[in-house]
Amino acid sequence: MTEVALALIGREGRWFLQRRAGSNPVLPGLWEFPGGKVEPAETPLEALRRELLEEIGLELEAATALPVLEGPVRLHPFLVEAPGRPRTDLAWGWFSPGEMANLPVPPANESLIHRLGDPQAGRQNPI
Ligand SMILES: Nc1nc2c([nH]c(=O)n2[C@H]2C[C@H](O)[C@@H](COP(=O)(O)OP(=O)(O)OP(=O)(O)O)O2)c(=O)[nH]1
Repeated sequence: MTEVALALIGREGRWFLQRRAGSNPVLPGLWEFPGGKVEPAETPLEALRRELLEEIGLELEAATALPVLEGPVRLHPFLVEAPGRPRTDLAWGWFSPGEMANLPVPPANESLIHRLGDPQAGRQNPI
């Protein structure tokens, strides 16, 4: 089973998403959370730290693991604190859960996004 670590980076009720390249054979053009595959020698958190630096140039300062999502791949989402401005060649932005509802996203992300829109969710009271 492919294990994937994802970063949910929240700032003032909005969340960072980037758009996968249209040329990517996997989920082309869909708006995703940054992250990627966990290498055999890594924990999901170690993979997330590596991917955040590689993909958007941010240092992971704190992370809270959320429940694992089982699907075609196993997703390990984390609520992440990573200060600074993300740098990526992909299209990106900060989106509210309501705005995310209008974006094409990976099917496995729908339930995550739904939970982000819960009034209980947020920095003070994470998911
Ligand atoms: N990064 C990311 N991947 C997601 C999300 N939702 C989702 O189902 N996935 C899936 C798509 C892929 O099957 C897998 C991640 O693969 P990837 O191609 O982005 O991983 P990677 O950066 O390690 O890529 P590579 O080394 O193989 O090029 O997880 C998401 O929000 N973000």
